[in-house]
Amino acid sequence: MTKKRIAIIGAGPSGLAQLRAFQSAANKGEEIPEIVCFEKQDDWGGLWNYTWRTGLDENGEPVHCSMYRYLWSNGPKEGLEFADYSFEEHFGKQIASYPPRAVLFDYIEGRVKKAGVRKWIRFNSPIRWVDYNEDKGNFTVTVHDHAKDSTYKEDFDHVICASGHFSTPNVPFYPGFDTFNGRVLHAHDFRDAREFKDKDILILGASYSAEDIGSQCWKYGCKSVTSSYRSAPMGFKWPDNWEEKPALESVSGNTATFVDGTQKQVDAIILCTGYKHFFNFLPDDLRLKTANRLAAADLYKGVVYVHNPKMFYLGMQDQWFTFNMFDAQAWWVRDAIMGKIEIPSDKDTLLADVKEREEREEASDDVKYAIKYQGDYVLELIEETDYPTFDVAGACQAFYEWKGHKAQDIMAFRNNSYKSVITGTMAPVHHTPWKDALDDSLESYLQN
Ligand SMILES: Cc1cc2nc3c(=O)[nH]c(=O)nc-3n(C[C@H](O)[C@H](O)[C@H](O)COP(=O)(O)OP(=O)(O)OC[C@H]3O[C@@H](n4cnc5c(N)ncnc54)[C@H](O)[C@@H]3O)c2cc1C
Repeated sequence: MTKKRIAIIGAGPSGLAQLRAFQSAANKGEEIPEIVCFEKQDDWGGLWNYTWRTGLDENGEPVHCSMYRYLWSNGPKEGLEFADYSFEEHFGKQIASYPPRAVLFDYIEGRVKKAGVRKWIRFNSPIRWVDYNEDKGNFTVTVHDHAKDSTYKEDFDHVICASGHFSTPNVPFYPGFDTFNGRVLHAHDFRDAREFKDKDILILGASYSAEDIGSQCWKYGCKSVTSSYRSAPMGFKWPDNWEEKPALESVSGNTATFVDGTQKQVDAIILCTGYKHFFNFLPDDLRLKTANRLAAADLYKGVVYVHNPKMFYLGMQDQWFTFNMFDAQAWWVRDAIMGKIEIPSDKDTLLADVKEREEREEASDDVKYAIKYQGDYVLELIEETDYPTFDVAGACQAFYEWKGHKAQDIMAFRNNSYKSVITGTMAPVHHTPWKDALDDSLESYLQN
């Protein structure tokens, strides 16, 4: 019998989790399908594969990276640690709870280097299109090989889409943007806070990007931050030269006018207005259409596309849990593909599962509820596979404490530390006053 062929789209943390899941089955002597992972960039790591570029990459593809030069982990690392590869195993010691970007990239890379899965990845290879062949019951994938500058097609039994959803910016327009006397940019194109030194900046948005990019600009010497919210202010204890305003109405020259009639002079506007789930390589019948929510639409168990259960999606949910949730999903998808987990054959059952998840999500808008909701989801999946079980409640606890620490001191919450739910070790305290953050290299961080 010929082996099944599996196409994985993307070698970010989700796609890499899928490679590691198959490799771990192979390690146990199981016969695994043939795996091909297509990655449009020239390296793995997804968003964590940092680039200074904005706009287009060296191949003329839209730049995928939305991270910035001095980005430090937003949540505690104790909430994302791989259950099969701890930070201590990777670094040879326990490290502080909020590492800089380069450290997390190194950690992600460490596991897949050890697993030896790079051979399964075709780099510089964006997927251009995917067709489902009703007659053959398989997929034809069209790929552009940038090394040869040519396009080819290959057939696969399953497609796993792990292309991420924080890369295509949602860019609103406000009257006056076209004549604004300063820079208007989306968070996707924000790279270096020092660009805004001595400037009055306006941040649109009230979520993580707004909070973190505003804080960075403040720490790196901007003159003032004004952040504008649509539904509710972020409500942290901001420094004196940070003011929260309601929604923006318009700009004229350098004057921003808000819906409450107040005005502010600003030099630059940073749109922290979120991202779109965007799959321009998928036809309507395979393309996920969902909002950024915990119960992503149309995904049975959060991973099986209900309109074609041979197609899977990873990491499409709003994310409290990240790397370990991608693992939980990847192990589950592996077992579904390898026939160890049965996907119900009738669509109504699949849809009922989605509906139940949506209703449960909608039952509360409390943050603690949302964290536990996602923790329960991770647990649900790992209980059905051989992914090493871990203290998910403990990881939730790290997130609750993180929330509390942010409420106490939004500018210094990264000075807190938490206990690893994998090794049980307490993280050392790493004081990250912002000036140190200028040197955020892996080497200097590990010396600390
Ligand atoms: C600014 C920012 C800060 C963040 N900070 C944190 C944090 O501190 N901690 C945390 O845990 N998470 C953080 N995240 C969340 C982040 O989403 C996850 O950590 C993780 O990167 C998601 O992994 P992914 O593999 O699903 O997607 P991605 O990382 O986006 O990777 C997707 C991959 O698919 C590839 N791809 C896309 N389209 C194609 C195509 N057509 N063909 C071939 N390849 C394709 C891309 O090149 C990319 O390599 C942050 C996100 C952002 C935007």
